[in-house]
Amino acid sequence: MLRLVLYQPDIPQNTGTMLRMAACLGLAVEIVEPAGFDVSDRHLRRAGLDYLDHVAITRHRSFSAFEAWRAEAGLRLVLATTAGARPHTDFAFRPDDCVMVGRESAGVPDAVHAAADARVVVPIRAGLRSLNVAVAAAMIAGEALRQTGGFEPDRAPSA
Ligand SMILES: C[S@@+](CC[C@H](N)C(=O)[O-])C[C@H]1O[C@@H](n2cnc3c(N)ncnc32)[C@H](O)[C@@H]1O
Repeated sequence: MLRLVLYQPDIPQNTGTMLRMAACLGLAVEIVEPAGFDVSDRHLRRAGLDYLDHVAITRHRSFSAFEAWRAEAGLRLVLATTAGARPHTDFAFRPDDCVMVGRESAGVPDAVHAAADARVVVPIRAGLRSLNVAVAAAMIAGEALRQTGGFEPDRAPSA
């Protein structure tokens, strides 16, 4: 299963959007803490996230804890970043990759860049900074699922 990794998210609405996408597309979600808001199950439920029952969320207390878990599971870390990466459509995803997006305010630190097995970018027009994190996550997850055939919708869309 493809995993979407949220590195220290700090805007609840973006996290809500990504959790909903993960529920709908069948992605697991890893949250690397500390987050900028309460990411406990109780709090997310209180915030009205009614898709919560449909997504497997694992919280990691730090990046080191996440890395220990990832090493044990033998999974690749694919970092979504605007800095010096290869276009997401040129990268060969694996069905169980961990696709990480950075913090809205600051991306990820150098240590996370160094730990990544690969870095991918959604190319955007020159002179503009970046996409919204949830939009970047959706575009990259969509490409990864397209390549790996990882998305099996339960129902075909109605005509
Ligand atoms: C709003 S951006 C962070 C901007 C931050 N000021 C920085 O310098 O990294 C939040 C996250 O969205 C993702 N992101 C945004 N635009 C992207 C793009 N064009 N390609 C890949 N990832 C992108 C990255 O994971 C980034 O860390």
